[in-house]
Amino acid sequence: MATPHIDAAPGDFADIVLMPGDPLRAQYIAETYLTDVKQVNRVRNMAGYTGTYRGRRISVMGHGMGIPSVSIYAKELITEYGVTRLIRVGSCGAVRDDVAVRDVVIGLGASTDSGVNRARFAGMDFAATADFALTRALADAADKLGVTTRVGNLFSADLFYDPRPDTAELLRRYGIVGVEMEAAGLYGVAAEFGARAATICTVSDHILKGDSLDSSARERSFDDMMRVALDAVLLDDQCSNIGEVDA
Ligand SMILES: O=P(O)(O)O[C@H]1O[C@H](CO)[C@@H](O)[C@H]1O
Ligand SMILES: O=c1cc[nH]c(=O)[nH]1
Repeated sequence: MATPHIDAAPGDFADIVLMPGDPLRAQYIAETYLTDVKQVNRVRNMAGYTGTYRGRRISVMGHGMGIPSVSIYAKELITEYGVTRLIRVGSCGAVRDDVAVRDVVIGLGASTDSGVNRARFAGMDFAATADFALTRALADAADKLGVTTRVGNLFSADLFYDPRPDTAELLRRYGIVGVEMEAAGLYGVAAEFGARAATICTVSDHILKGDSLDSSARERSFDDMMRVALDAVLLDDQCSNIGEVDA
């Protein structure tokens, strides 16, 4: 049952996993918001935990940086551990004038310069879209918590340090709400294997203005986003009636 990348036992993961890129952000979420926490993955230090949030069993695990990395973890969680819902809880860069550092954005879709979805979709363009109900749950949870969000198109970049001088301006003109490195791949994996996926990100940089948060802030300070994602799980359960409630 263990995979080359995850050494958890069968049943160690809940049916829903919150996934930050940073495994230390996963540890922060588990330690801050979950009770009865058990660490369920240690391979490559890609920490994974399962615990309880308001009576609901939830897992949280890092997925690393970039589409190849998230694709491995998401695929194995779905096909080997029975995970049916994945919510990426990430950081992203802003390009729009009306999106600032620490704003929260939700990825309805994800454009990309990666070729992975063409590889899996017979060379055609796959519209990488989030699960609608999970996305609505994120937006509704944010409204209830008073957290302002922008829901729109992310750009999942292969290169964090993009040498092309005009990319950010192009993305700005097309209304991209955040630049990150995984959502398009995550949505492709979810489509391929029949799972539901969504993405919420906190803006850590403004690419055109040069604003930037430090690594500690990216690890431990995105609490608005974390609370929204956790409450969205409960809202999504209410809509789909499939919650895993601890006895
Ligand atoms: O903070 P995370 O969730 O890792 O997300 C963003 O941060 C990393 C780059 O610094 C990439 O993984 C990007 O998608
Ligand atoms: O991929 C990312 C993540 C955070 N900030 C960026 O500029 N890009």
